[in-house]
Amino acid sequence: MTSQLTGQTTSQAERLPSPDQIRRAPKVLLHDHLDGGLRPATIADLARETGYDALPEREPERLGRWFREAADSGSLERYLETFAHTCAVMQTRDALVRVAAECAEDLAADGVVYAEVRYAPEQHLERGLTLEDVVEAVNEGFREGERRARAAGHRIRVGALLTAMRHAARALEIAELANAYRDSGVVGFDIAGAEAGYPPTRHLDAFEYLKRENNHFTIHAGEAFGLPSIWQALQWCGADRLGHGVRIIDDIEVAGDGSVSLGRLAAYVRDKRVPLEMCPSSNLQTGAAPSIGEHPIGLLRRLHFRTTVNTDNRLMSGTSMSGEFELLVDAFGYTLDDMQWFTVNAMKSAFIPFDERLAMINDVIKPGYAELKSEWLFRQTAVTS
Ligand SMILES: O=c1[nH]cnc2c1ncn2[C@@H]1O[C@H](CO)[C@@H](O)[C@H]1O
Ligand SMILES: [Zn+2]
Repeated sequence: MTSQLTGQTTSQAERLPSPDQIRRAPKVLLHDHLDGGLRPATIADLARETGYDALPEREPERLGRWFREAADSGSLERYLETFAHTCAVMQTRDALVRVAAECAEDLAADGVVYAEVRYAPEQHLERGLTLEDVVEAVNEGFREGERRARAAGHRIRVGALLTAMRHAARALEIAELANAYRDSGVVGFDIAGAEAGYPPTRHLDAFEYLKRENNHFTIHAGEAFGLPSIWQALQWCGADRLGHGVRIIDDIEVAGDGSVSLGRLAAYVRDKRVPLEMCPSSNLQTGAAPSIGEHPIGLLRRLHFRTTVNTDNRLMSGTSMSGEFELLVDAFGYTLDDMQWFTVNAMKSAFIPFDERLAMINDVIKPGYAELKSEWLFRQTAVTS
């Protein structure tokens, strides 16, 4: 790049953000599962404390590796089996408070300033907690984590999304729970779990209820199943955002000369600015994308879809927001401007009120990137004698 004013050149490599800059850059996370982000050492501790004896490994480093490898199967169904172990140790109030607090702390230490973290309350009832106990414990943990992060010099806000499992039949109940706690830390609703065979329209009653309540929801769609799933999520269920949505690529044609044509559904998604919660590493593990370099996010960003970058499951993918951005910077040569674009997209698509989103963009995100982008001006040059 050549500066118009000075004629100085900056090499491409200099313009790529370093891992340290990526970590310090303000980031916004819309798609992260609480039960997919535990610290391996915490799983081992909680298993010991609660008498859960079915963990495949006890030593934290080996346990972390086990999760990454077991999730690396190429199938969403097998990937989801690993959650039996994390959910098993998240059955008491104290365990939920601890896991949620550590989640907020870990995200904040990674430079995340705003996160929506999801979990399925119905998966935490095995030891007598009620749905309300679960939500209150997780909320307490998030508040504790925000406090600890602040004490460590980081600022983060965390909102919860309540997930209903698509193979089960509790979606309306969970939607009502999300609505009851909408002024107390829960910002929206989601459905997750195996996609093939469980279309989102099975849970229409829950979505219709939330629409009547003017509440917000996202739907996992277009990950393990293609366009019909995305179409149902949007046109039958009325989703505000798409969890993954990578298969929208099936409705986009790139010709030999590079010209692009969008089918009706892809055009709708782009025209309506439907947010896509992309999770690159997770998609490689479940087989939804062949490699980072070939991940649809590259094309979707070029075509100005409302694309966002997310972690999905930090434990199973051995990743973080910084980790996902590092992969994308390597694969696509993204700059701090690209990172800011993804981050502003995510903040615009969050489920908190408009004025708060705007303030996060103008008072936190843009100043954070401006600070990083100006660093080269103050770089010390070596003194030569
Ligand atoms: O990528 C995904 N696709 C679909 N379902 C998922 C994915 N990641 C996690 N879960 C499911 O969501 C539940 C609540 O957090 C998890 O227990 C897991 O079963
Ligand atoms: Zn997910």
